[in-house]
Amino acid sequence: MKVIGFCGYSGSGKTTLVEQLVSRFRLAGQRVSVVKHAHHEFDIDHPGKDSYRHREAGAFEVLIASDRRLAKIREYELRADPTVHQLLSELYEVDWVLVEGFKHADVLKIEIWRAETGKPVQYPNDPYVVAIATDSADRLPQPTGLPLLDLNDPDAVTAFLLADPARYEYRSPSTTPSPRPPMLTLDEALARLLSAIRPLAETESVSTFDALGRVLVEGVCSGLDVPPQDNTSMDGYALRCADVPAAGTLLTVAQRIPAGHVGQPLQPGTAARIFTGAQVPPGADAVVMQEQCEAQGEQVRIGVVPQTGQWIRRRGEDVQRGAEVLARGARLTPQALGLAASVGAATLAVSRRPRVALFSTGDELVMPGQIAPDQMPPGAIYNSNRFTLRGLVQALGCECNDLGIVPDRLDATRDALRRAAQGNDLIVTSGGVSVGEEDHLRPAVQAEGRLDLWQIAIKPGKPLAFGEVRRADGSHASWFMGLPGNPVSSYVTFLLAVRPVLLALQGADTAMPRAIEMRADFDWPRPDRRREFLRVRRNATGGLDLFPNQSSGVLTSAVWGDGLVDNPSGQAIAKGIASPSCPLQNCCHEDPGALFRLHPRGARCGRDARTARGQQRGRRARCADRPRRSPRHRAGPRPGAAQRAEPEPVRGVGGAVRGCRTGLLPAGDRRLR
Ligand SMILES: Nc1nc2c(c(=O)[nH]1)N[C@H]1C(S)=C(S)[C@@H](COP(=O)(O)OP(=O)(O)OC[C@H]3O[C@@H](n4cnc5c(N)ncnc54)[C@H](O)[C@@H]3O)O[C@H]1N2
Ligand code: MOO
Repeated sequence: MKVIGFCGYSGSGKTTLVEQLVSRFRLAGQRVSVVKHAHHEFDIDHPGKDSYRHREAGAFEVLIASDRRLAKIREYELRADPTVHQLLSELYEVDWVLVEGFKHADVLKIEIWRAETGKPVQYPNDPYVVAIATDSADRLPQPTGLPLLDLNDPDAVTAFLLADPARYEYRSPSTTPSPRPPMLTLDEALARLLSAIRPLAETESVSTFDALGRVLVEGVCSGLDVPPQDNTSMDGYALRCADVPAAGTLLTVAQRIPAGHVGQPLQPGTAARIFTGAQVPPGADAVVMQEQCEAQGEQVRIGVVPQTGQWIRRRGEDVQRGAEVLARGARLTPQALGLAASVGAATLAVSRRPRVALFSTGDELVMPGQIAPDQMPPGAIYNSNRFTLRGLVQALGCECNDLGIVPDRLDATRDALRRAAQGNDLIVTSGGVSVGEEDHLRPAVQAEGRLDLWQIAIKPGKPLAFGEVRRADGSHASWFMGLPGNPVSSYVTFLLAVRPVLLALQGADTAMPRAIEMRADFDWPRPDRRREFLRVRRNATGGLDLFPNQSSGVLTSAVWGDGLVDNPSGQAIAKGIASPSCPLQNCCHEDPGALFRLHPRGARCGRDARTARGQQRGRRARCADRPRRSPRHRAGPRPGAAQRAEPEPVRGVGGAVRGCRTGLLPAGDRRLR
């Protein structure tokens, strides 16, 4: 049973609207009841009627029924003010109950307001108001993000309610959730996502040449030792240490061994001219680099006393025959491809590429090249998300099927979802997932499939949505992930949520980014209640600088930054605190793979049981050990500065290199902590 209330002052038109809605709901095949609040004098019974006579005689309830209708008249023995929930419990189970006039009831309701009544509005202070029906939208006394419905268009009000029936499902007060339930945490959302996703069943064998970014479904084992034999790491002379008791010893050069050639066993008192990578001849136990030797005709003068084993790379010192060099679930980075090739793997067994359909919603969007910057019509913007998201999808080894721009209309959005579901494993969209009435993604997904979650307590990226869209053949469904339209929000939510899903679909062993403990070189005194992901950049002293404008529309922050600080809800950051954070460099540039997370303030890796005050002191002391920062650095980051030095190795407080910490998840573990 779904319940929706209608509140508004008398004269606003509640009864007319409810009456109009009843008939429209009936036409839509819905059985409807009405609960109406009335003044205490109201009566529907009349003197002289049988029911009236029984009641006047003292009956507590009179139930009067025919083969057409039934009426129950109950006289309260004491004056009572029943709640809407008590009244609802009196009703027969129907599809919808329209509640008229319980202004302060804790049920979702539409506020009805006309400017001409001159009455105040209640939506600013009533979290149960889901929309405003008015004939004076331009004269609302307070701005609102709530949907505005035309009071004179009952069809539109009906469509609004029927678009999202699940929202109005009634639960008794003991189980009634607050009208705006607390948003899911990122960890809860990821747990739901990753427990739903199963790796794709199909695998394929691809040339090692073409396997970049793919995920192994079988480990790669080495059929040989690497290097396959002892070889020299320098151009020089192979010799026997026993033959060179002192610097300046002369040896006869008896043979010449370029890389790829095999020499003869080394005779006592001789040396072999040898080149980097060439196999060291049997009998030789050291190589002396040519800079320390002097060739003299057929002989060579050895300028140093060699150490046994010097400049010799031992057989199997990198990989031993039979060892697994790459495990199932490993993502194939360029260096992993090199390693696979080094053990002779010409083909690799990998997961099929996930097929990802991508579309952007928004009437304001135009493509670069379609309209020149100086010709842009008012209100238009270039579609940047399409480029960012497409690049991220492709960097994760996935096929991107780009469906372009979809207008802000429910029918167009539903149509795009239906097309996107055909043949794709995942549909990724940007824009249209927030609360405005131009945001059609959620109702469209509900109509074409199922919405499993919406809104996560993160900033940026709150309106992230996840669900599935049915395919026309009814056999399978496509996963759906709706990303917010703000460019930084869609970028960050891709990294936090879509990336793990795409990796999980491919069976990757690590779906979540790792975090590295870093030091904040900035203050962040006014944190959000949502967990924040701040765009930061590592500086030359091993700390993090903050991009000054953290707005979710400022895409320059994501290009300037090389990492995100994962700041827990409500946590202020003071300069100098140690903070696990994630390098975006790993996350989204060369290898889309890691995030920074700030440590709880003062927690110092959880290894230190000192008091918070002690931690503060300790922090200051450690910070005093830090290398001096340059004047430029002290002046803070320079947004937009085109050139920058390569990032320094990541250092923790006090300058010591810290190992990678596990971030959202332990490495190799897709479960949530
Ligand atoms: N009343 C409320 N309003 C908003 C809320 C809220 O909770 N209550 N949430 C805000 C948050 S947080 C976000 S994030 C945005 C997300 O909204 P949508 O996902 O519906 O995105 P749009 O409204 O379509 O667009 C937002 C913004 O991004 C620009 N955009 C959209 N697509 C692209 C694209 N492909 N390339 C570049 N820029 C794009 C668009 O023009 C808007 O400026 O909602 C807030 N509102
Ligand atoms: O989530 Mo929005 O992404 O805060 O701008």
